Amino acid sequence: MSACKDMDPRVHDIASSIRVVPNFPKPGIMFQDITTLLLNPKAFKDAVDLFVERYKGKNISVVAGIEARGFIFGPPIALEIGAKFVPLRKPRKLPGEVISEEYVLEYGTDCIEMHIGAVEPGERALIVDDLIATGGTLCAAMKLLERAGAEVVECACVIGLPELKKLINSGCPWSMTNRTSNNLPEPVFNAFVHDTPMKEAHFVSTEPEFILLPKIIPHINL
Ligand SMILES: O=P(O)(O)OC[C@H]1O[C@H](OP(=O)(O)OP(=O)(O)O)[C@H](O)[C@@H]1O
Ligand SMILES: Nc1ncnc2[nH]cnc12
Repeated sequence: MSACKDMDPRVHDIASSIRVVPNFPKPGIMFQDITTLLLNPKAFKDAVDLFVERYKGKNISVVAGIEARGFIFGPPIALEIGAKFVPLRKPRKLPGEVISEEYVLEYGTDCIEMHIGAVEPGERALIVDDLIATGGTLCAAMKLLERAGAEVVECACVIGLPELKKLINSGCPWSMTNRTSNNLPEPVFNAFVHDTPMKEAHFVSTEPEFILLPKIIPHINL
């Protein structure tokens, strides 16, 4: 699959700077390794700039980054758009009082936490991570922000696994509807998870090598 023909030309270099490591961390997983993108300062800056261009002037006061890789892309975006950065951390990492949100993994559950008071009710928030696979992590992050009274404007990821796009009209509990944006060249998707709108997940990478991750999305039968 080639990138969308109207796609920003920077996207190709960003996507090709991401190394795909087969069978990591376990057999069957095609791991999208963004550390190679970080070795390419132009591609890294382009990735940040794409988000900055999208979110600057949108009255966003909070960028919430998801541990660990959302901590790489979130802070430079926050600085450029004039927002504060709020880390959403794995359990027992934050020293202050926290609110927590559990989410389902392939086996068992995981949890992310945010400091109480880091976000004020009514603030407009952007959630940043490197990648959306099943969307469980982003959904938990959205719930955390919304419980704190923030308005989640969008979720922004560098990589959207194309498997998610195959879920369009799949009829399974996960569904995702394609949505054409009038003012953006990049593909923008509206994701619905178990019928809960996920707002917009902004994907700037649509590379073809990604393969289905049946172990991560076990209930999908494509
Ligand atoms: O859409 P999902 O199925 O929820 O998966 C996406 C999440 O998985 C990865 O993080 P991981 O949980 O591996 O944590 P790490 O970055 O700390 O290794 C990735 O960075 C996302 O945060
Ligand atoms: N394929 C993948 N590559 C990197 N991080 C991931 N998190 C979940 N699936 C992933």
